[in-house]
Amino acid sequence: MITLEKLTKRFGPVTAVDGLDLEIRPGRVTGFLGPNGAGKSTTMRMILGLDRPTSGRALLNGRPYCSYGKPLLKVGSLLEAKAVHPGRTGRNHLLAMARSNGIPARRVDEVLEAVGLTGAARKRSGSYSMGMGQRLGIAGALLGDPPVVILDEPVNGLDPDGVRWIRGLMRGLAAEGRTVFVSSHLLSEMQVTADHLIVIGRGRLIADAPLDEIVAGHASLEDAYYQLTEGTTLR
Ligand SMILES: Nc1ncnc2c1ncn2[C@@H]1O[C@H](COP(=O)(O)OP(=O)(O)OP(=O)(O)O)[C@@H](O)[C@H]1O
Repeated sequence: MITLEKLTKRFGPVTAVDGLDLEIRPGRVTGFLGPNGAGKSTTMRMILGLDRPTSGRALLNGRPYCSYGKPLLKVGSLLEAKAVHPGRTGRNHLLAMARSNGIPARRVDEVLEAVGLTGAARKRSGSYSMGMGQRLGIAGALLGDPPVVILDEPVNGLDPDGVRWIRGLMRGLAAEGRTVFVSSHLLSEMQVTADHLIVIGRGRLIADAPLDEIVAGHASLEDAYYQLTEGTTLR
């Protein structure tokens, strides 16, 4: 469960996130939608302790990220700009992450297998294609077998097989009772993956409802989305 309490972030004159009050529940895929600059990444960064809220708070199972000694066991994440040392092999990158959170090395091999990177595990990550880099990022997110998974634009750079694979992965994680929170601009993909949607615009909540409810009365999620976000596009 992720709880946002009046979560707010200002960057100088820009209010990137404006008083979000939300619960993102386990057992379903929650899609996070909004135009460019709406505040999605900033919200995710605050949940993950990477940006400090100006006011309000973000909680993971009732506690802030920073209160966990081994956070990878509580939340796994893939953010857009994932920093991986290009000279390190994929396996060594994951081993370093695992070590810092007391996770055994055998789990590294398990997640490499789960994301289909076993064959490339001992290659430098700098030589990976974009899709392989995304898979490595997902492996890192799964490393601690966390109850909460946060993915920022996970299908970026993936081929159709990869897109389908991520869809199945997210559905599977939710079916296991985990909280899956995913941002995407690919509305057709969200329409077939998400159970629930949160839509924001200019940092403010626009909608928080089941997918079916949001799409009802519209030809598609795309149509519903345009109507919901009209007038809130890039400032
Ligand atoms: N470090 C920063 N310094 C100043 N402004 C920032 C910073 N990070 C984000 N912003 C601003 O905050 C607002 C929200 O940005 P954010 O990246 O969270 O939006 P987003 O919904 O993730 O957008 P996109 O869909 O384009 O990824 C934007 O106006 C952005 O320019």
